[in-house]
Amino acid sequence: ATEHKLWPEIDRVCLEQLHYARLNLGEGGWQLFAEDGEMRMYKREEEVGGMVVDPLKAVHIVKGVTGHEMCHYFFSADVRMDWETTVEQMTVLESIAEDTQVFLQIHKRVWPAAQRDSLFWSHIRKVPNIRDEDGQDFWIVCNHSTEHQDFPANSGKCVRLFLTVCLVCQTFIDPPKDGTDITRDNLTCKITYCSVVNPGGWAPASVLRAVYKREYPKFLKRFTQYVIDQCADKPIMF
Ligand SMILES: Cc1cccc(-c2n[nH]cc2-c2ccc(F)c(-c3ccc(S(=O)(=O)CCO)cc3)c2)n1
Repeated sequence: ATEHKLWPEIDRVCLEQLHYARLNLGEGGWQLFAEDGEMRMYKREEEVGGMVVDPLKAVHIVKGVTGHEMCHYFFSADVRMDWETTVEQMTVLESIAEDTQVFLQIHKRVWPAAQRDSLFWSHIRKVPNIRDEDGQDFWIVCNHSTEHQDFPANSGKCVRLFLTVCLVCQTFIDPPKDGTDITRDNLTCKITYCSVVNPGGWAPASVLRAVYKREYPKFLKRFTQYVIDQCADKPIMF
């Protein structure tokens, strides 16, 4: 996708998001708002122009899958509706390359706000040469709002929201002591999910914050369990 007009933005946003995801939660006023086993969800309460844009950062540790597998299923348009319950309709507007697509998504309405749609490019890549401790290479999927001439913002019944989302994964392998082949029991995947969503138009802060508090933990649990189930009987994708 390196020759496409979006490429400079895709490259910049992906590397910015990878850096942002790897920042630890010490600084920046993050408040823990949900915990479930190894999953921890943090948010910062921020408003832009009176609209809630609360940045979210979730960290999770999942056994038995690789970061490549986690990112593969998050990126894949074919399976999105199997796990993404907040989307009513999803269209791939453009397949820029194997690793880059443009999506239009109509999200389920969050009463009493108007229905939202999102139009974003989605890019998947392996990031070589940056490793934490004894981990494998990072895999990242980045979703970032963009424009499309055939689907101008706010031209239909939906309010166009603006999002930047990244899923950053790193695989840790604890090889079998007896030198046999690596199995899924030897795999641990560390996940960081970051999202900033601007609702693009007025929506009641209390309702949005309640939806986010309820929906994000469900979303990450559901998605990670979906990947575990899909991979269980398949060869490992390193
Ligand atoms: C998971 C979640 C958390 C908080 C709210 C909701 C929700 N309920 N009804 C509508 C939405 C909704 C509103 C706006 C959004 F941008 C997304 C949204 C969520 C995730 C992503 S993604 O990029 O992580 C996965 C692709 O859909 C994009 C948009 C979802 N869903």
